[in-house]
Amino acid sequence: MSTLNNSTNIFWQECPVGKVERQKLLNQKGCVVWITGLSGSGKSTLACSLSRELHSKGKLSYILDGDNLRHGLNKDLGFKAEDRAENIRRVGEVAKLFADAGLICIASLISPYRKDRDACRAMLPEPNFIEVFMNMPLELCESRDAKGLYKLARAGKIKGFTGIDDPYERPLNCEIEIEQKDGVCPKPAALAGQVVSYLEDKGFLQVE
Ligand SMILES: Nc1ncnc2c1ncn2[C@@H]1O[C@H](COP(=O)(O)OS(=O)(=O)O)[C@@H](OP(=O)(O)O)[C@H]1O
Ligand SMILES: Nc1ncnc2c1ncn2[C@@H]1O[C@H](COP(=O)(O)OP(=O)(O)O)[C@@H](O)[C@H]1O
Repeated sequence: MSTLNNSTNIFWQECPVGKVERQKLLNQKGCVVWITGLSGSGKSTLACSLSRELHSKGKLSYILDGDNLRHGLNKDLGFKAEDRAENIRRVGEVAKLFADAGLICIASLISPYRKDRDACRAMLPEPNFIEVFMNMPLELCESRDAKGLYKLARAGKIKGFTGIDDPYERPLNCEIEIEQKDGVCPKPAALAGQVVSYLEDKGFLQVE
């Protein structure tokens, strides 16, 4: 039985230190960089490179990686559409808390359904959700097959694998789209630089 929306008689507790004060302390603005794409498209690699680059600039970030969260917070969830939706909802809520804490929260999950990603976007003020689409061809992701999961999916040993026998809905209006250039995927550091430039341009890396 679902326990969602079952809380009654609850009140919002205001806290003495607010988001603006935390942002001043950190000299940055909290936001969510949401990296979506197929397994093997380079989400975790970009997340790590971005986090490292931000750290070297004195900016505080934290990575919420789908694979890692499925070892703890989301270990009760599988890969049916409802489970993926709940996975994304929970991570969206956690990401919102990190952004409220003033951090640059980097969420890297396949997040294959548009409506689930859009629901996370709707949790934040519009500019604070930055959707990054790893638009890599399935053939490239499959050829990488870092974990051997595509091979298992092709052999029918994993059912419902994204891109093979489960859907991936491409973003329609993402803030950043990462693509191959002349058939080559740019280096992770270059991709991280692209995202950092976006954050700088939008004023997330300083407080006036
Ligand atoms: N059926 C199926 N489909 C897709 N992926 C699968 C599946 N089973 C296991 N895995 C592994 O789980 C990782 C994806 O977890 P996510 O939490 O990001 O998925 S989702 O957003 O809920 O769709 C994914 O990690 P990444 O390769 O980093 O994307 C896979 O390693
Ligand atoms: N920009 C890149 N250029 C070359 N190889 C990459 C790049 N990004 C990721 N890879 C490689 O692709 C594989 C999958 O990357 P990963 O970040 O684990 O993808 P995902 O998190 O989307 O599953 C890894 O072996 C990684 O080294």
